[in-house]
Amino acid sequence: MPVSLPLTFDLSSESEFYTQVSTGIQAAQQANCQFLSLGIPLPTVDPLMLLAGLMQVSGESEHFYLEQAGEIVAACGAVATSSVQGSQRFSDLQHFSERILNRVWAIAPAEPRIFCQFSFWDDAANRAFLPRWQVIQRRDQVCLTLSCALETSTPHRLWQDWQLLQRALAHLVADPPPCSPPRAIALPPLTEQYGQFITSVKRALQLLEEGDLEKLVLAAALTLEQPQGFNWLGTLQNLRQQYANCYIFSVGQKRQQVFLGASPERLVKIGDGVLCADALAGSRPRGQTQQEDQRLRNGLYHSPKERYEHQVIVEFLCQTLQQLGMSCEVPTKPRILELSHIQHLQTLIQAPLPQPIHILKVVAALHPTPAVAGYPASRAQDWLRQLELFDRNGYAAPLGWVTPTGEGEFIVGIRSAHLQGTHAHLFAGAGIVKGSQPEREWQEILWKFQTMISALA
Ligand SMILES: C=C(O[C@@H]1C=C(C(=O)O)C=C[C@H]1O)C(=O)O
Repeated sequence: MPVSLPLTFDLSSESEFYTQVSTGIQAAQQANCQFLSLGIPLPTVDPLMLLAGLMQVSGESEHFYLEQAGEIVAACGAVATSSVQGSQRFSDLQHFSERILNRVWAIAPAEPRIFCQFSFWDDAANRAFLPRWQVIQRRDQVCLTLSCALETSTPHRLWQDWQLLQRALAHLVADPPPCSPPRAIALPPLTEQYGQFITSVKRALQLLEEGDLEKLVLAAALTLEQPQGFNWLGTLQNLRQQYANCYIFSVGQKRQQVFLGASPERLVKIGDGVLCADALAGSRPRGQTQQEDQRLRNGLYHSPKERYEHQVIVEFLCQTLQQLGMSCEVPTKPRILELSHIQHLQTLIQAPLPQPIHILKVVAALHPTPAVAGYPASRAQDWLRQLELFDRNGYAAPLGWVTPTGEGEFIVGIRSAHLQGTHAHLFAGAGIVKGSQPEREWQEILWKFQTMISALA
C-alpha cells in the first residue's frame, strides 16, 4: 500500500513538540494522572506494515493486532502490563484496565485502549497492556495514540518514540517488506491425533447417551516444523488475503512466540449502548463447484444435528446475557457464513444496554461458550481436561480490547496457531452432539486445520 509522506502532524519541530507535550504533562500531573496519551493523525498507511516496521526499529516484540472489515488496530510496546492467573482473571484484568485507563490524560484525538489476551484454562497466563504505540485505522483515517508513564517519561522520551514511528514510516516507503507466499505445506500423517480424537469422540458419544452432557467440543493439536522458522508477517499477509471476512489477529510478547490466526468468531462487542454476541457452530466444507457448494450449504442449513448444535449456543448466549440484565434480539433463523474452506451457521444476537456494563464482565460470563467447550459448561470442561492430552493455551480463548468506558470487542482465538521458533502448533475442534459420526468430525478438524496450513509462510 502506498504511503504518502510527509505527515499531516503539524508538530514537526522538536521544540514545538516539547512545548505541547510539556503542557500536556503538567495538566496530567495536576489531574493526578499517571499516563499521558497523545493522539496524532497519520497519513494513510497499512497498520500491519507499520506494526512490523515499528517492531523492527524499536526492538519491541509485545504486540496486538486485530483486523476486521471496518477497523484495524495495531499496538506495540508496553507502558503498563498485568499478568494474572486463576479464577478471578477476568475481574483482575477488568480492575487493571479501569485503574490504568482512569489515570490516563488523553490529548485528542488519542483513543487509549487496553489489549488483553486470555488463555483457555485459567491456570495459564492471561495478560493485558497499555501500548506505547497504538494505531487505529477506520476507512482511510489512521490515528496514532502514543502513550507514556509520567513517572518515567519526559518530553524527550516521547519525542524519541515519535521519531521511532517516523523511522518506521520512512522505512516502509524505502524498503517495503517482501511478500512471502504460502509454503504449500502438506498435511503430515496424523495417525496418532486421529486415533486419540476418534477414541475421545466415542467416549463423548457415550457421555451424551448417558445424559451427562449435551455437547462437547473436542479439539486436536498438530505441530508443524520448518527448519528456517516461520515468517510471521508473511503468514499474516496470507491470512488477510485469504480470509477477508474473518478477524485476522496476532498477539505476543516475544519475537519467537506469537499466537495468530483468522477467526470467524466474535465473542462479544460493546459500543454505542448496544451489545453484540455471535453464535457460530455447525459446519460443512466449501464445494469445488457452485452446485456442490450449494448442496453442502443446503445440507448444513437443513441438518437437524447442525441446527441443534447451533441452537445450544444461541440459547446459552441469550440465557447468560439475560442473567446479566439484558434482553436479546435474536433472528429466528441462522444465516450461513462462507469462508474459504468451510461454511458455518451463524446467528448475530443484539442486546440494547439499559446501563453500561464492563465488557470483561460479559467475557467472564461467556467464556468458554458451548461453541468451543460444550454444554453444560463445567461438566464439559471436566471432560475436556480428561480427554484432551495437550494444553489449549490461547486456542479458543478470548482476546480483544477495552476502552476507558468499558466498551470493547473480544474474539475467540480459533483457526489459530502458536508460532514458536521453528515450530507451529495448530489447533482445531469440532462440536460433538448426539448423532455425531466420529469420521465426519475428524474431517471437520482437517478442514479447520486448513485455515492455518494454507497461510503459513
Ligand atoms: C472449535 C472450533 O470451531 C467452533 C466449532 C464449530 C462447529 O463445531 O461446527 C464451528 C465454529 C466454531 O464455533 C475450531 O475452529 O477449532
